[in-house]
Amino acid sequence: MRGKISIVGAPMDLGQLRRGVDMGPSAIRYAGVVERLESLGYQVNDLGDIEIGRDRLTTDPLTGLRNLEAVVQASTKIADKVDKIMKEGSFPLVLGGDHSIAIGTLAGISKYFKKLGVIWFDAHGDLNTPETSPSGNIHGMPLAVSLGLGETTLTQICGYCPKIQPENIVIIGARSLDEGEKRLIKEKGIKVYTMHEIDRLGIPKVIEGTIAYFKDRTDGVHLSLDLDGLDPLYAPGVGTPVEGGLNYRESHLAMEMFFESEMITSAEFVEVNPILDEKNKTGILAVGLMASLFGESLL
Ligand SMILES: NC(=[NH2+])NCCC[C@H](N)C(=O)O
Ligand SMILES: [Mn+2]
Ligand SMILES: [Mn+2]
Repeated sequence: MRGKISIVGAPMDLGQLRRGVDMGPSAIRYAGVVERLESLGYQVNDLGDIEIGRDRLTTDPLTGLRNLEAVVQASTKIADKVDKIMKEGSFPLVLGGDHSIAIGTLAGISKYFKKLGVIWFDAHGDLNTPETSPSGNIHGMPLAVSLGLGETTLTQICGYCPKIQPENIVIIGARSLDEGEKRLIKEKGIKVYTMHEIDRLGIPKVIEGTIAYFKDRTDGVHLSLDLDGLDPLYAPGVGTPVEGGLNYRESHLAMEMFFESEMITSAEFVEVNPILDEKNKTGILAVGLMASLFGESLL
């Protein structure tokens, strides 16, 4: 027996405008996540879904943020659930849902670590604040929120702030950063492997570099994997696809290397939208990536 994994679904679609991403957790379960991880020798406990408000399409008059109240409520529920899982000594595996769920996940996890590292595997930086956001969509903000930047009701979830430090973040796969996000990255000195660096170095060096970077500075590492980090060729079922992403094997190799590092202490897989997908290709891919992260080997 390898250890305990607790799965929780966050059927969240309030952080952006495209419908269907709330069905992400179902699509991932349908692709057999529980059976696949059990077959690797884990004790897998599927805790079901968190209840997310259905009250959509409000825009906060002050900040222009969409569905702010509902996202705050949902994030608090996600944080409480993840907190319980941590307390039980189980590995929290959160299924999204749009990327705004990371606000809740990090709020629930980070109090268990003095220096939590975060791998942000994504085409985007998700570092917008209400001032810099081109869209008002909260799924473009969770990393900034976790740094304590932006709307106070979001940054203060669980009553403490910030959840993480800028020097404990590594972004992998970025290729669509807004101007305000680029400024913030430079200002805070956040480590980013854009697709440019990934092309030049190759994924093995990038992941080795990430692991080495975290080795002495963190006491736990959360993997926040947005499926749009992969090329849309492999992950078509996402709401904000960007050309020129990681391919199938590069992404799996990254997961295999993270497993070998024994560094990852929690994870979430987000932005799976079965309505935009091709026969659940993206849901199936997500499960394959999870299997690699938890030690499935090719031989
Ligand atoms: N988690 C994501 N897919 N985020 C996409 C964000 C897109 C854009 N940067 C925005 O702020 O709206
Ligand atoms: Mn993204
Ligand atoms: Mn994202």
